[in-house]
Amino acid sequence: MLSYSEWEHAFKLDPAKSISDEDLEQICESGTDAVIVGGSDGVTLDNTLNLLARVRRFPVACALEISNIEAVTPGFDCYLVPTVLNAGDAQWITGLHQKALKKMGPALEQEEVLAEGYCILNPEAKAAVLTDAETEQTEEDIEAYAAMADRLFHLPIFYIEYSGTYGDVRMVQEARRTLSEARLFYGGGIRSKEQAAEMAAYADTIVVGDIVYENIKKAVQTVKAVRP
Ligand SMILES: CC(C)=CCC/C(C)=C/CC/C(C)=C/CC/C(C)=C/CC/C(C)=C/CC/C(C)=C/CC/C(C)=C/COP(=O)(O)OP(=O)(O)O
Ligand SMILES: O=P(O)(O)OC[C@@H](O)CO
Ligand SMILES: [Mg+2]
Repeated sequence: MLSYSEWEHAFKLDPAKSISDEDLEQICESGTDAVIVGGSDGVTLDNTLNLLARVRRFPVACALEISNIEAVTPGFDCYLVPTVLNAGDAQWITGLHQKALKKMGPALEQEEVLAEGYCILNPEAKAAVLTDAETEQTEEDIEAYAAMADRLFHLPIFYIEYSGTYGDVRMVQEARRTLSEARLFYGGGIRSKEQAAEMAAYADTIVVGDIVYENIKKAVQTVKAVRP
């Protein structure tokens, strides 16, 4: 199973949304590098465990992207911890993280835990509303956020997030030019193989979410952008 640093394509499945066994099989056997389990609301321990058990029937890497600590459970290959670098409310940058580590700090030694420096750029994304993200950013702003993630905080992942809408490729290009160590994740509105290929030309990892629930055939085709 591939480590996060080798992922080129990942599907993000939301435990709060339903997916049939047939569609889940197509996703897990699509050739994707990983299934990320996560969502911004409605994520519970029950629906997380349920999805984990269903994904585990397939030999694909499975990561939990933590959005609330009640839903954290052992059994994932790794844990992705978002910190929203452009959040207006500091609890989403370090506040909840400090509280979580008071509770589950020792697990840091036992599990693979990776921080993701998010920059959320779609003002209508639920995650943007939740975190009061400052979504109006220029290319120069993105350059500075990428440098902050990469060379100041040494985060393993810098994530350009347009969740729900297809983003501006110039922002992804700017981040690509800036990063030297951090992996560049792009997610948001990828609904075709062509869009997947456009973002994959600059991002290390493209993340495909909503289209899984809208058009399974198109979702599966996005894998071809990185593995023709
Ligand atoms: C086994 C075990 C005990 C392991 C624990 C390992 C460990 C020690 C982990 C570290 C603990 C830690 C520091 C946890 C952090 C806790 C926490 C709650 C952090 C806040 C995370 C955060 C910033 C959430 C904000 C929302 C967000 C960025 C979510 C990411 C996913 C996302 C963007 C989903 C897409 O949402 P959206 O499209 O907007 O909405 P839809 O759901 O409609 O698609
Ligand atoms: O759901 P979409 O818009 O594909 O975005 C994927 C992912 O970046 C969401 O966190
Ligand atoms: Mg979404």
